[in-house]
Amino acid sequence: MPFSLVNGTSSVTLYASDGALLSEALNFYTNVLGFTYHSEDGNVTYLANTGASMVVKIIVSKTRGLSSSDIQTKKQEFIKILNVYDWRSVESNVVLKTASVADLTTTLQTFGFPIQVSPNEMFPNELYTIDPLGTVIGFCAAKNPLTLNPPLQKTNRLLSMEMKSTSGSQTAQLVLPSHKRNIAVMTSGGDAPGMNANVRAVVRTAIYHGCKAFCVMEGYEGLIRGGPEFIREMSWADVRGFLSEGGTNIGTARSKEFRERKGRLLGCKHLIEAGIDALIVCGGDGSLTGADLFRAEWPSLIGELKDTNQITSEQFEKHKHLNICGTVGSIDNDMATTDATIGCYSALDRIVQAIDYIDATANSHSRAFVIEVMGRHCGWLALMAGISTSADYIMIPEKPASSKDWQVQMCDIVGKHRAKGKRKTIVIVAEGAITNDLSPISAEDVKNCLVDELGLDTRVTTLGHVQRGGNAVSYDRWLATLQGVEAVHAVLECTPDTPSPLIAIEENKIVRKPLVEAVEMTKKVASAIESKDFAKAMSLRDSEFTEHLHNFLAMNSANHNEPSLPLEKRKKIAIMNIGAPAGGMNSAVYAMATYCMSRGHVPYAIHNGFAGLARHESVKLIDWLEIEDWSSMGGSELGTNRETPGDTDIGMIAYFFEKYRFDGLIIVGGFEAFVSLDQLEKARTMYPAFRIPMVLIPATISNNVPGTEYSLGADTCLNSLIQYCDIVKQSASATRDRTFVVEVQGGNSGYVATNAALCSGALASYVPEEGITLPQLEADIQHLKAAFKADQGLARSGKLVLKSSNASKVLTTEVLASIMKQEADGEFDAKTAIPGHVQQGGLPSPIDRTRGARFAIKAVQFIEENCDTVTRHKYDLDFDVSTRVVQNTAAVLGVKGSHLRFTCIRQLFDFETDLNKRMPKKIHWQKTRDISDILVGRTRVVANKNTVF
Ligand SMILES: Nc1ncnc2c1ncn2[C@@H]1O[C@H](COP(=O)(O)OP(=O)(O)OP(=O)(O)O)[C@@H](O)[C@H]1O
Ligand SMILES: O=P(O)(O)OC[C@H]1O[C@](O)(CO)[C@@H](O)[C@@H]1O
Ligand SMILES: [Mg+2]
Repeated sequence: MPFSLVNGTSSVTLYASDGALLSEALNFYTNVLGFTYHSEDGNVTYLANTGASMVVKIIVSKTRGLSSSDIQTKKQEFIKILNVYDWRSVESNVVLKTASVADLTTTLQTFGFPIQVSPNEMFPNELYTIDPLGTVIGFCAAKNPLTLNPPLQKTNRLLSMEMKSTSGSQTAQLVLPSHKRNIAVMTSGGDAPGMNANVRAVVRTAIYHGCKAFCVMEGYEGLIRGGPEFIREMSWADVRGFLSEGGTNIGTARSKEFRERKGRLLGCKHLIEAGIDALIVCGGDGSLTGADLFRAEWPSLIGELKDTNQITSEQFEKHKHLNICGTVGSIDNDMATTDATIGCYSALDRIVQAIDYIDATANSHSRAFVIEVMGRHCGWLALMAGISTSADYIMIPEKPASSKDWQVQMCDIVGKHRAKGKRKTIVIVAEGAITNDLSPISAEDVKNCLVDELGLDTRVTTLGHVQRGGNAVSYDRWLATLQGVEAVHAVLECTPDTPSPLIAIEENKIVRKPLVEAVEMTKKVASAIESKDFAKAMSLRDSEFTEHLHNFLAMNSANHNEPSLPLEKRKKIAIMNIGAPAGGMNSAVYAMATYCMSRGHVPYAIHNGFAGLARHESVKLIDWLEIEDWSSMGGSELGTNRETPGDTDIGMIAYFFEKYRFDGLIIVGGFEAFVSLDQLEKARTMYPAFRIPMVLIPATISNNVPGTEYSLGADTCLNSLIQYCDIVKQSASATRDRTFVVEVQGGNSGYVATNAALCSGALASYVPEEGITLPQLEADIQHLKAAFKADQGLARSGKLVLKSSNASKVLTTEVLASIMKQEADGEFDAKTAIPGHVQQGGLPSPIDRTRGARFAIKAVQFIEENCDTVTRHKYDLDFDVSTRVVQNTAAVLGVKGSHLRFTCIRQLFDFETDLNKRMPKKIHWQKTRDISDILVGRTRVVANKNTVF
């Protein structure tokens, strides 16, 4: 049975205090575990396991080994500890990876060795035993314990080991397969916030899996230069602090030489010299095109190196196949087959923030501003900034303006907005904006037009590299981390026949896509634009891009042009906010209302929730000018509170619905909104006024609405929270020996705490779903102690622990900090930090603004599509409200994996909700929790029921 050591080394040394213990140990390793080879040199015995992937060296030593009686005591002690903790908590351990833990169970039982299955739910397939020398041996399952590629027998490397037998000296050739991978990561092209998080995740995941991690410094330039300075081995600690740092700490470049075969030949040689088996490239479309070419050319490159004797035959055999993987890092978001690239939302954040600033001065002077944003060949940043700031006009390469009359088209919209009373004008121009005859349109051209045609006092602002600067927003840290982990998994699972993957995201799901196809599709966009086939260029961008563009155009022409629906299809749609405020609520209302206007529907605002309606008939027609800047505003302009129809007066609510003859209702809100929708749906039997389509757009920082993995406001909350955590961590780092316990909101949902922990690199997070157990707390304190000790006050050692306010009633934030301080024995200090309602406030993030718009427009479309189904039967006496078709017309709109879906409230409320906890029954962020813990080296201890608070 082949084994490999988890920590990545290939040998382990054990001590036996006498010959009797040695023979027991030999019996264990040879007869039970199947180690076959052994030889001796005086007091030293060498054992090698099948395939010789690892060596056990047992030294008979009177001073170092435990005595038989000590071993007995230790065994009992370990058995006790291992009931609660896993091997990570035991100092003296050896952990072996094996393909079949199940087979081992039988073998160990047959030979009468104690067996303990893993108490750690994160590692259910682990098994432990104790060898005759008192060593805890952990076995963890691995698909391929030797992580070999190509297969074992082909790639055995010869490792000479001096071994002597008692009968005289002999030199043995011990054949050790390379059981671990050497995985390198690099960043290339323009830097993008989040690249550092990606590098951190790759390095730590690789090390976690027993591999060696390397960084190629300075992008492809580093490959061309080679050597240990440019292909540098990285340790776990080398990537500390990377999460919160902008740019890329390992350098990037735009390398001319790599575009030439000569440069790539050098790159190939240097990778082989460094022994790299797999390369993960984090870069934009250009970098990944380069990576794809490198992969395709690899056989010829390596062949040339062999033929010219630049590499040995062994090196040739071992590196025949380049295992390559792309994680897309670029602010441009121009790579096909992924919804987002690492860095694009951080750049969008910088742009949107700048435009928010400009809004104030533009309004004051009643000026026009032309903002030039980055994006050489892609209009994603300009488009999304346009939606986020409700800009008056955008210019993007995928939808070029007419060369003949772009001025007329732009001035028509801008002029109409001004005529309605708007004081400011914002036009966003992508760096690569063109007309349909491919001539560039510059910000200066746009300015001249606004001045000449409309007489507007106009200024140009070119945002430039500010857009790439600063640290990553929470989404980019999350995306980069999850993609880094997935990239390592992908290279570990790759065989020579697996197509090189690109790690992408679809809605909320990290997926692998073939790199070749992504590169091909991306190239086709450029050639479609070049050949003026703009429809094709649009169709090749991901479908979300097209959707956003249609939405922008519809919202932008709201109330100024003839509505797109015929009179008989136009509806009266009520809009309201319910629950606590959440970022994006206003953006959703703005989008909903303007989209309604563009279609010909009449949008009504219900102010101050159900209480406002029942008590004050708070219904108002929405006026375009009044909401024109809502996209950028935080809080809830409509007014929001937690009262449900049942809490107020459902009869009054039905009366007003009837009075205004609403044809549809859209609620933007959190769990109370969810409960409200349930109540209204149930009340359809009694009140025909509710026999209209009704949609809930989830909006709550707790992200606890069943039916969705994402609620508006969660991203805004995470951004302010991680900014807060970064600041607190910096303060803690400066004092060298301090940890902060940060209390976070989220009700009974651990989503915010989990994601903030992942994005801030907190050493531990406590959430209501798990509670806080004493063993876990103890393990975390030990972890903190060890981390402070390892830093020795020399490194940046600010440490965070995140606690959801509802994680424990007894162990409050204050109590936790006091316990930690007490247990730290003076090795570190512990303080509390409570951001409180800061987490709900602030301006909405671009993600919440753009998702708010997307969800809102989908919701209006849902009303349009479902109106007839339910409304036409409004006054039927025998109408059956319990049929599925009707039930489906009251739904929650949500992100589920890689899809956006409407799920009917009946299904969600009756089957998928834990009402007592106000939570979905199934949480979707467990994987994020596991990854967050693994990347900070946290040990998870399974809860003993009695110790849960
Ligand atoms: N066709 C290609 N063949 C070989 N190498 C390439 C190719 N295209 C790009 N590269 C390599 O990738 C590097 C980065 O590419 P590029 O400058 O286009 O940036 P990018 O990866 O698209 O990132 P961003 O657009 O975000 O700045 C180039 O400098 C070059 O070394
Ligand atoms: O920083 P550089 O090399 O001038 O490149 C600028 C380009 O890089 C990008 O920011 C992408 O990283 C483009 O949007 C922009 O055109
Ligand atoms: Mg690019």
